[in-house]
Amino acid sequence: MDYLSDERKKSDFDVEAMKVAWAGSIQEFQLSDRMAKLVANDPVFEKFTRPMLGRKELLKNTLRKSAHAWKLIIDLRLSEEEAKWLRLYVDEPAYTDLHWGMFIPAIEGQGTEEQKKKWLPLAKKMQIIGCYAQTELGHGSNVQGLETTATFDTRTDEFIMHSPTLTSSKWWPGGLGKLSTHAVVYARLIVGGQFHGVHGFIVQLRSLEDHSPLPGITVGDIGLKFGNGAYNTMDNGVLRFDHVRIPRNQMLMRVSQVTKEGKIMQSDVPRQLIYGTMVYVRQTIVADASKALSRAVCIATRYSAVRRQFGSRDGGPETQVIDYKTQQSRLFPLLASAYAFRFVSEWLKSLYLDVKQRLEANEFSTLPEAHACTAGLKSLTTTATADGIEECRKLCGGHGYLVSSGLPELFAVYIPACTYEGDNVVLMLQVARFLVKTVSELGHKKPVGTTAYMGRVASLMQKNSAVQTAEGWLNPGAVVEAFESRAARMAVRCAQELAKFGNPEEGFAELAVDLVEVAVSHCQLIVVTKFFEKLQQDIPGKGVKESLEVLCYVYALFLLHKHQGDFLATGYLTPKQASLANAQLRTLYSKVRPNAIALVDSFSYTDHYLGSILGRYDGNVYPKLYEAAWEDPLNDSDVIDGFHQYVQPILKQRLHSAKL
Ligand SMILES: CC/C=C\C/C=C\C/C=C\C/C=C\CC/C=C/C(=O)SCCNC(=O)CCNC(=O)[C@H](O)C(C)(C)COP(=O)(O)OP(=O)(O)OC[C@H]1O[C@@H](n2cnc3c(N)ncnc32)[C@H](O)[C@@H]1OP(=O)(O)O
Ligand SMILES: Cc1cc2nc3c(=O)[nH]c(=O)nc-3n(C[C@H](O)[C@H](O)[C@H](O)COP(=O)(O)OP(=O)(O)OC[C@H]3O[C@@H](n4cnc5c(N)ncnc54)[C@H](O)[C@@H]3O)c2cc1C
Repeated sequence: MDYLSDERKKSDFDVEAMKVAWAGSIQEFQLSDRMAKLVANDPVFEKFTRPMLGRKELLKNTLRKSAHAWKLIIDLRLSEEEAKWLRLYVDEPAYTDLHWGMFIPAIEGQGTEEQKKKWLPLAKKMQIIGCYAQTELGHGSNVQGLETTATFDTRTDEFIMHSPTLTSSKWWPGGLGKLSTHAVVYARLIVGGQFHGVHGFIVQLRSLEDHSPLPGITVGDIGLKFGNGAYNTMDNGVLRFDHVRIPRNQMLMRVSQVTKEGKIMQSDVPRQLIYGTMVYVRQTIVADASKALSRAVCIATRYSAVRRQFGSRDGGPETQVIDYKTQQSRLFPLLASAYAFRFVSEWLKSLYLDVKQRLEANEFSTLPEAHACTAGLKSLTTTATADGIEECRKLCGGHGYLVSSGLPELFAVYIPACTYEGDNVVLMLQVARFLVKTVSELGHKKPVGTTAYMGRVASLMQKNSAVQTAEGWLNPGAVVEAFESRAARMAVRCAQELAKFGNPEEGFAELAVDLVEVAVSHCQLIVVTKFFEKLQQDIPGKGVKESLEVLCYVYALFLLHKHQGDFLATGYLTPKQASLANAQLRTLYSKVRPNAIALVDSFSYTDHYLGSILGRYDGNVYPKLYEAAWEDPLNDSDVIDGFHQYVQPILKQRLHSAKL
């Protein structure tokens, strides 16, 4: 029985066409759908019991699933793209994420042709397993502060990898703790007693025969992390080197080369390319944000349509909680954000692929913008998603706190995304640097790409919003101009404040809070703009474009309402115009309401991937929650183990004293 069928009948757009719009193309949809079903129908990938497993059992279970996934990839001859989707739907963080997601990309981006030829075939056949060992106990954000050393020995033509202090121990790399045979290790290059910056080195850590650590290497897991199950399926590790020797040709040498004689040769490639793997991964993390947020929103939306509280006067049905305006004002902006992040990630991927192509052709001019966009959007979308998942838990009331809702584990797995691949504040400060530089160059350099609006700064500083009615806000030009003006005015004001400091670095440190706000406003502008640009494309299917338009305005006007202080303080909006935007937002929520279930169905998630009783496709929540309670191991017996030993004596003592 489909308890949500009435809801599904209310929608006025073609859900199948929306699924294609969400996926990006019919081919992407079919590919993803095939992989989702393959995983959902395979009992090896069951995951409901995961949060109850002890650490060793949990990790072994993950290894079993990863091995099964690899067997499917080989047996079914899946392409790299299909394999990516398969791993995504298995939905269990594993050492393979870092092997495919960072170790291989690091070699691809920073290795020479010769190095790629040697290492990539081994890695791609999984004859070696690699991780990305950058962060240390003492330093993560400050990459130039890393302490591990790679000292060149001209006599033997080798680097000596060494961990000189406790704080130089590598700490956090996923897959390092128990599984990796190799790592790309970031270390201080020392040649002839001189420091030549931090570089990546391929280092073998474990024997390919018996997996034991090689001489001079101490390696292990760093211990339990937040939540049950969750990211504990990953062996984040600690690693120390005691004068470990590796051949010279294991330094990744696309950026700088060290010759046999100990000479440093710089190629034309900028040193920032050493950070290139992070640009790649940050871009994938934006896509992951839309997936994680859409999962949480799918659960909260379906459950909000099933759940009823209050409102019955004559014994009739109570009100579905999704009909409360307060519920809509918390849920629908998250639904809109999931779509907004999906489309901005699509754009970011194309930007990244363009930059990658240019880098391969030794053209580096667009790297700074790619860095700013990936860093800023990673920060913006992961912060909003982590907060959004927690909001979805609250939207599900008490039942959202049950592990069987799927939300606690999703939250626990997701929140480190605000920290890994760059702490979100540190990344926004990078965007701020880029923006301050753009403003300072306005006189002699035309801003392009995502900062092109800065070229119109004079008019953006003068012109105020012309919106007169709530309907006036349903105009892409009016909305985009509001976000452009706010971002430009905040950036210029901050640049003026910075100019008052004699030492720019001192000014940057003092104004850091304001600078982060400037960076956030710039990134929100990008997301809003890219959503409107998506709507310019041909989007087939009855009512699909119209529904997306509604979501686009919800996303933009929700942000405008939330940050109205900025819009008012910069003088672009009057309080009346801000309140008209809020009135329009209420109207938009009423338009989303009948389509809400169809909009989350369009994510096309299987019940397996959602992993939530509250978010079941059929809405059959209560019987399934009730059944699941009885499957808890505590309910294996009526009298719990430990009762006779620890509880009964207390009860007996009470009986005894009552008699007295
Ligand atoms: C649940 C998941 C399941 C499945 C997912 C599947 C696949 C996805 C794969 C992986 C994701 C999953 C798990 C995550 C694993 C996590 C891994 C990690 O965390 S790895 C470690 C990441 N570490 C960081 O991000 C460190 C952050 N710090 C930095 O990036 C830098 O140190 C910082 C930029 C902050 C400062 O650098 P520094 O050189 O000291 O400073 P400066 O500001 O002077 O910069 C110099 C110069 O360089 C420019 N620049 C900086 N970074 C970059 C870059 N990345 N690219 C290009 N350019 C860069 C900077 O703008 C400046 O330029 P100018 O001199 O001003 O021109
Ligand atoms: C689950 C998980 C997986 C990870 N996987 C890997 C991996 O595979 N490989 C790897 O190498 N690393 C990995 N990491 C490490 C991760 O990249 C770092 O933790 C991250 O870059 C943050 O660095 P940090 O821990 O040094 O934080 P810190 O920089 O110490 O941050 C602490 C606080 O200081 C603030 N702060 C720091 N610098 C500044 C500044 N300049 N201005 C203002 N505020 C500042 C931050 O905002 C934060 O609030 C992983 C981490 C986690 C949690």
